[in-house]
Amino acid sequence: MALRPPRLPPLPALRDFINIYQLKAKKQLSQNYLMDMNLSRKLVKSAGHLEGATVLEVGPGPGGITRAILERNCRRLDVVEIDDRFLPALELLAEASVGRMSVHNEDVMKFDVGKLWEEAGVPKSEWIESAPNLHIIGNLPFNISTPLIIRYLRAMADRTGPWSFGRVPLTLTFQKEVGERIVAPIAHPQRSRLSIMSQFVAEPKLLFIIPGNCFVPAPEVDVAVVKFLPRDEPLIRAPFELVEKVCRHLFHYRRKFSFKAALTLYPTDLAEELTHEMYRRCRISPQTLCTRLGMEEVRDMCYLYEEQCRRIPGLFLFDYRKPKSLDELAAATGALPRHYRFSMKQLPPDGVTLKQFDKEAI
Ligand SMILES: C[S@@+](CC[C@H](N)C(=O)[O-])C[C@H]1O[C@@H](n2cnc3c(N)ncnc32)[C@H](O)[C@@H]1O
Repeated sequence: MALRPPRLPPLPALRDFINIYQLKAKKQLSQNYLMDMNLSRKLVKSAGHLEGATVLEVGPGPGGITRAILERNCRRLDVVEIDDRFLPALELLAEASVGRMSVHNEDVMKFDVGKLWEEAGVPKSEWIESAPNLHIIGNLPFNISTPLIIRYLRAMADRTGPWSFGRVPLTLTFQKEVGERIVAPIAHPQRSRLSIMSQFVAEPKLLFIIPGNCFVPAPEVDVAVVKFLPRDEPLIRAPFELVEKVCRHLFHYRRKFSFKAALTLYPTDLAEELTHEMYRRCRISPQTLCTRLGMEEVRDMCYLYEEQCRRIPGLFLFDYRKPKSLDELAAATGALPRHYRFSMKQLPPDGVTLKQFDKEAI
């Protein structure tokens, strides 16, 4: 028989919380409170089944989403909030949660979720089909949403931190435009580096849009709720930072041929030769715009670039904005890309298409 969610003891209404504790929003911390409990409940419901779950909430603020999470009978809730003005209000919720909720007055960009769950004895699951009963949820501050999702995607790709516990889903908010970028398919006007970085590691879904005027104070933009389910196997089996570097360069010029952008991956004297090698061996037309590059094409470019980086020590560290000689870079730490950990991958000989090769390898 399903357990009924424990009712929270009577609490002051969210609006009263804000008045009692004088929680005037701070612009520099991107504080926009979601005041409509129905929307907070909808967001939390869209994260999935929370009964008995272990949940981490990012940026609880006055605690609207926090209440909605507690109502769903989770087993454990940790909230990470940087602004200590919210602590008394959050401690009141923690008390009402009867030992289920803990408050961490920290910067989520530095917060080690893996260590927290490790110390709490949270059980780990194999990296298998179904998701474990662990969730990360948050109405993110706009100013950190992109760096935070990149940090989380990197950990997801490496199966470290929270993702050493299994395929933990993320349900987070973004400015609508950023949310659209995350899920943009090939040829979509919003297709960007973030689309590839998100989609190669996870299956992101834009679940719904919350109009800006539902927040207090209302931001100038609408807000997208995006759920990321980690993929069973990433679509590009290469180190995250290598994929990130290739994407950063490819999406450098949105309106010019991607070939021109790819040239910036290499020192001037090698650029033409190595970029031609990339486009020839990956069978991509040099006239392709970056927004028209599909996941398989970007994957092949990453594999080819990885091969070039192993062949030409120092290339991986090359940065056209502060060029140093390859000899100098080859002697530095991290001169070669890390090896991808989760599957065996060999490189095809020249002449064999990377696409064919990868299909066979899978
Ligand atoms: C958009 S508000 C959302 C507040 C609340 N969750 C809601 O939906 O009403 C973002 C919250 O994140 C907090 N925050 C901002 N930067 C943070 C950081 N680096 N680490 C942890 N919390 C942060 C803000 O103080 C604020 O409470």
